Amino acid sequence: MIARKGATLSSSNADVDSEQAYLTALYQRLDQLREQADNRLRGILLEAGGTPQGRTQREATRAHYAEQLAQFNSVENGLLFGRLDFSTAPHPRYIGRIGLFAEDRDRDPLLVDWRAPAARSFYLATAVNPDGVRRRRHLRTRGRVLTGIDDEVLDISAGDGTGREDVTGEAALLSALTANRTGRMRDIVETIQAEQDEVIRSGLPGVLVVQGGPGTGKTAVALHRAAYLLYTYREQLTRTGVLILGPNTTFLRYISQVLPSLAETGVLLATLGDMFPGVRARAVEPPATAALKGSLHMLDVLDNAVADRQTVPDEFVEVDHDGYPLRIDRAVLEDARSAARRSERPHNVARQIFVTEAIHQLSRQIAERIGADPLGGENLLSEADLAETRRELREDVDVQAALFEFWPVLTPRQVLRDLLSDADRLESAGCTPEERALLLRDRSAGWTPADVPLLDELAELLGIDDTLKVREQQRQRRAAIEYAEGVLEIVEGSRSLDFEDEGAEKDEILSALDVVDAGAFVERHEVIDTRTAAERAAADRTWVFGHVIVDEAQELSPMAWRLLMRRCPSRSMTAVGDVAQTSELAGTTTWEQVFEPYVAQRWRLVELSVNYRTPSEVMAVAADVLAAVDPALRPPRSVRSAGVSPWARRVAPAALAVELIADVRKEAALSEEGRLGILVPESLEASLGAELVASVPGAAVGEQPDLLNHVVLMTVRQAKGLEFDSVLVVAPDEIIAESPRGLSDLYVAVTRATRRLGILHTTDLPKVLSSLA
Ligand SMILES: Nc1ncnc2c1ncn2[C@@H]1O[C@H](COP(=O)(O)OP(=O)(O)OP(=O)(O)O)[C@@H](O)[C@H]1O
Repeated sequence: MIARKGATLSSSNADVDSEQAYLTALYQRLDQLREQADNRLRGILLEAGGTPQGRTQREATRAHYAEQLAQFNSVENGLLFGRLDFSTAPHPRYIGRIGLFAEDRDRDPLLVDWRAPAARSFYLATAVNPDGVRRRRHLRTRGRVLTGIDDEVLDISAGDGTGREDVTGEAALLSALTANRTGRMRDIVETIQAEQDEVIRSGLPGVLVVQGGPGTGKTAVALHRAAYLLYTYREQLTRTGVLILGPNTTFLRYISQVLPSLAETGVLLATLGDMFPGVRARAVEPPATAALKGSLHMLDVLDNAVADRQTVPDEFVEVDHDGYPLRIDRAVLEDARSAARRSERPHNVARQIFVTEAIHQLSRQIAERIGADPLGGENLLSEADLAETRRELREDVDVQAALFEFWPVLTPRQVLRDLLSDADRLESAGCTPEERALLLRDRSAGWTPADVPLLDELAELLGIDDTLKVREQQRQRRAAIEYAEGVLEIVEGSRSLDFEDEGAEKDEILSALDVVDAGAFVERHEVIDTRTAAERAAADRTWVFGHVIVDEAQELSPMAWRLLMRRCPSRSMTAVGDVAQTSELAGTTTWEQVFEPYVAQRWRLVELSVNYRTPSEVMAVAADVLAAVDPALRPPRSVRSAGVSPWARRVAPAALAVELIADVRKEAALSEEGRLGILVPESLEASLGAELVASVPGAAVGEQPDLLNHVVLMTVRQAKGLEFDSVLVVAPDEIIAESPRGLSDLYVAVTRATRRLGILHTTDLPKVLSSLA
């Protein structure tokens, strides 16, 4: 455990001056590069016209410089943070957020990107395995000013020998860990620890599972891994994109600054509720309903629900065709339906087969009526007549409408909405009365995150009838060409005036129509897609990502994993989570269960064992809760103590709000700059939230509380992945009672604190917290 600054040595004034000079020179170089990128960007924005290829090239160059500029701006803070001195090499190596090279011809490295192999010893070198490093120096800066230097001498004979072997950069680490929380996660690039570094720099292919207790840095590692992968496999991943899936939008906001501070922006951060384009699923539903929707049983239910939309009449329907009644028999439609189903194509695609087959049979029916030889010979209609009959049937709106009714074109939203709001449909799809009671809801209900994998599954079952899409694209292109022809005619029409003015020979002067026809004109003006891969991926359900990172991965249901696996057929994935913290009923408690079906044994498990967030005093309390979740599980080891004991206080139920507010005031006064989290059972959220807001102005409560506030009240579910300097857990017995995974929820709740933990209870303390009695 870190208790003091270990092997940190004080630095001389001369060191400070020379490091400041180096820092200043680095910023000068950064300014120079920024100016160059800015000038090039301006130049490109002034250019216009050119060939389509030229414009595409120009757009790529523009995007390149815009990205460079954004990158230079984003590293303005903390550009430089480390220096390595080697036993044998004469020159030090400086480590920072990005790589910078000197302007000279040799392009000497001035600053090494933390992700480059040359920077790795900064994170791995220890006194026992110094890897040639004599001294590791952490440089602290504020803006462009050097504010501190922490040195670690790795040559044992030269140091005082008090440094810890399992922690690198003790002083810098301790200062990061004890700093006040801000409501936004910070990057850890200056103090990545060896076990974390191994995960971050793991290769791109395959499934990597990172299991770690609370506070072991799983989220931090996941984000730094994204930055590392984008740096190392830039070309591949810029094209295909990286997805980071987080548990909820509050969490995404909490982590939103980390990648930009690492100069990486091209990553799609999303929740499960965002994974179906056009739907932002934010509605809430009972955990048991979400659990049922997340189970693989829904595959059969959805399959049946789609099949139920492929109907036939009791006996027949009659439509008017060409002035005659046309009878469409049940048998005709049954045959057509069987043929379409046999094709095993998605519903909307198989519809073509259904229609073709039905029309084929109906055309024979008509042929028999009008082409029958009165003398009993062969039918008098030729093949051409039959083809014409089929064409007429196909174009007949009444026939179309009848066939549409029996095999309609369907959308995922329509099928799911109809299914979930209709008890008969649910029953017919194979749901038991208990399941129906859980699933049935109003037609107007909003989408929930657990609906999204169902919508995605339905999109697969329904498919898209490309013929309609292609027809629409062709129609749009024809319309564009017609428009372009109009434009060119106007150009052509206005030309004669110029000729007359100039007195020139008409034929000798090129007109717009001589150099470009309408088709080329359209091509030239087709919009170049300037969106990043992440932006395009967000709008495209079928986008295939180059890498997918899942945080709080233990919470995802089997149906959600199916969706993710579809987005990542290469199975290049990182899943980080903790099976002891699972609170969703459809979540998992073993990683085998999740990955075996997709990659069999071919996944790697790495465990993180050190808790950077929660001090040892708090972790001792959490350990008892964990033992009750599963006696086989061991909590991660805290890297530090806070010197503050957790406490518990019993209050009368009627006085809970008043007592809570008194504690909030006390805690807030203890750490004015820090953040206080109040974690409550769902049943008390609304009432305590209202009382709190009335007494503590500015406190954040509700569906998506703003974490930048100093006081935030939320449920444990909302607090997943978050942390606060100080945490008050209210009514732990109710937190336990509210869910079959209540003990895991309590474990999550007590491990959110970086410094202080208090428990307010209205009944006897639950046994798992008896150490606080
Ligand atoms: N190497 C490190 N240097 C500095 N801070 C670190 C380091 N590793 C982790 N931390 C900090 O520890 C805290 C916990 O990290 P993080 O939220 O990533 O943990 P986690 O494993 O995802 O936790 P949980 O399972 O509870 O969500 C964060 O404040 C993070 O910045």
